[in-house]
Amino acid sequence: MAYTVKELFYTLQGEGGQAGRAAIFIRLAGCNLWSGREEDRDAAACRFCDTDFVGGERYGDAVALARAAADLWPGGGFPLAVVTGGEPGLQLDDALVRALHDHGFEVAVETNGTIALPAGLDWVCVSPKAGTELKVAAGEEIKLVWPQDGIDPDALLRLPFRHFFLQPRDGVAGSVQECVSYCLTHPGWRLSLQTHKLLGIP
Ligand SMILES: C[S@@+](CC[C@H](N)C(=O)[O-])C[C@H]1O[C@@H](n2cnc3c(N)ncnc32)[C@H](O)[C@@H]1O
Ligand SMILES: Nc1nc2[nH]cc(C(=O)O)c2c(=O)[nH]1
Ligand code: SF4
Ligand SMILES: [Mg+2]
Repeated sequence: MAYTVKELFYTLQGEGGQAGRAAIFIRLAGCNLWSGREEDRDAAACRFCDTDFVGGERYGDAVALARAAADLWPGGGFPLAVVTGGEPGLQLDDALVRALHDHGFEVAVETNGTIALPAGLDWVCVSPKAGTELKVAAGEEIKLVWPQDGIDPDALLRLPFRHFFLQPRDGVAGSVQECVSYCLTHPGWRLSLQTHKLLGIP
C-alpha cells in the first residue's frame, strides 16, 4: 500500500507517558474528524486541532517509508517511531508496523480512537474526542485534551489503559490551571504538558 506522509521528523516525544524520549515522528496525512481546512473547522467533529495534516509526500510502500524513518535515526539507543497525523488509523496497517519493527523501532501511535488499529503496536495513545465512538478502547495511555465539553473523564478511567493524562487545550485561556485543579481533585489523572511547545522544538 502507498502512504501519504505530511511530515517525517526526529524530535523528542513532547507529550504523555513517553515525554522526553527521542523519536521519529511519522505524520500521516488526513483525518476522519476534520478536513484540515480552516473554513470547515466550526462544523467539524474535532474543532481544536493544533496540526496541519493536509497533503504531503507519497511513499510507494511500507518498506520505503520505514527506510526513510530509519535513515533519520542517529543510531544506538532505543529506536522509537511515533505514528501520528491527522488520524493514523486511516493509513496505518500491518505492513507498516512490520516494516518499522524490521528496522528495530518500537512503534507508538497517537490516535483519536475511532478507527480500529493493526495488531502488534507497542504503545497506543488514545485521545478521545467528544461525540465520537471509541473503537480503540484499550492501550497504554488515554490523553484527554481538557477542557472538552461532552466527555465524562470518569467513564474513561474505567477503561483498560495504564496511564490517564489530561492535556491542556492549547488556545484556550486557563486550560492549564483547569487541568491542574482537575488532577488535584481527581487523582486518577496526571498532567501532560506539550513540552515541545514549551521548548520551541518540533
Ligand atoms: C494532532 S493529534 C493527531 C493524532 C490523532 N488524530 C488524535 O487526535 O489523537 C495529536 C495529539 O494532539 C492533541 N491535540 C490536538 N489539538 C490540541 C490542542 N489544541 N491542545 C492540546 N492538544 C491537542 C490530540 O488530542 C492528540 O493527542
Ligand atoms: N514533539 C512532539 N511530540 C508530540 N507528541 C504527539 C505529537 C503529535 O502531534 O501527535 C507531537 C508533536 O507534534 N511533537
Ligand atoms: S482527531 Fe486529531 S488530527 Fe483529527 S482534527 Fe482532531 S486532533 Fe486533529
Ligand atoms: Mg503535535
